[in-house]
Amino acid sequence: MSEAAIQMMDVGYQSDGDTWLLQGVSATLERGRTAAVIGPSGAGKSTLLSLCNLLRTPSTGRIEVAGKEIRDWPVQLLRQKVGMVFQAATMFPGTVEDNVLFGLRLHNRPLTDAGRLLELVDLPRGLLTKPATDLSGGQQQRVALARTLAMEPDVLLLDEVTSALDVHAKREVEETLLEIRSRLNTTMLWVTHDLRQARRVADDIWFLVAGRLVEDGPAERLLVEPATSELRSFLAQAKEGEA
Ligand SMILES: Nc1ncnc2c1ncn2[C@@H]1O[C@H](COP(=O)(O)OP(=O)(O)OP(=O)(O)O)[C@@H](O)[C@H]1O
Repeated sequence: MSEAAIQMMDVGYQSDGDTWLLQGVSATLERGRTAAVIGPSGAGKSTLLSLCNLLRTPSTGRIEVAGKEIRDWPVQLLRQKVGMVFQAATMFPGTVEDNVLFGLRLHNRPLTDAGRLLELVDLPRGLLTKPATDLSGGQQQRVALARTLAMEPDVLLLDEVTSALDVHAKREVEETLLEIRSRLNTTMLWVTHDLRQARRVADDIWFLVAGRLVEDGPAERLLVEPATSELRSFLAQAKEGEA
């Protein structure tokens, strides 16, 4: 039987300024699947991601991770199980090795072989002793990914992780993520503006507009036969942009 890695039930989020940035979001992401979160700018995609590891707390509704409400998880453990990688990798001062092992040290967990983690993200071990800030953007994004993978997350929240990279580095980081997924069976919630990327990586699509989940379901259906006029016109506009 399939098992939900993330289940959202009627989730809403209200900002300090009282605006509802998300409303009535219900969706399920099964273990081992990847959902691409798509939608216009400002739709609430990043906000939705940030609720899943309690960077922000839902104002209404429930989110379950592995069957348990997120607020019932010890937050540090939740963030180890649900790792997040952002658009621009932030390197801490120090070497690549310091960066890869950062989370393990922070949580007093046994240190693993940082070189093996680098290899997992297709970087040579030789980089371990280099200052992390000397690396290229694509390399830094891989180090950020290795740092997150060190915590052995079951779920990866990916927020526009390739959008700051050039075309070549973008495809490489994307390929690396797909390899990791097939090796570790990682569940992924992947925000992307790039519809071609969504087509390549997604099992499911979650389509958000103005804080509401307008459509969700298997990518092969939604991207080919959208049920709503909103998704139809979003896909048509994206196609024009690609032409
Ligand atoms: N703390 C906040 N207080 C008020 N408004 C906020 C806050 N954080 C985000 N917003 C607004 O909430 C909306 C949703 O933002 P969010 O970044 O989640 O959208 P997004 O779909 O990820 O957008 P983009 O594709 O441009 O990254 C936007 O209108 C944004 O300006």
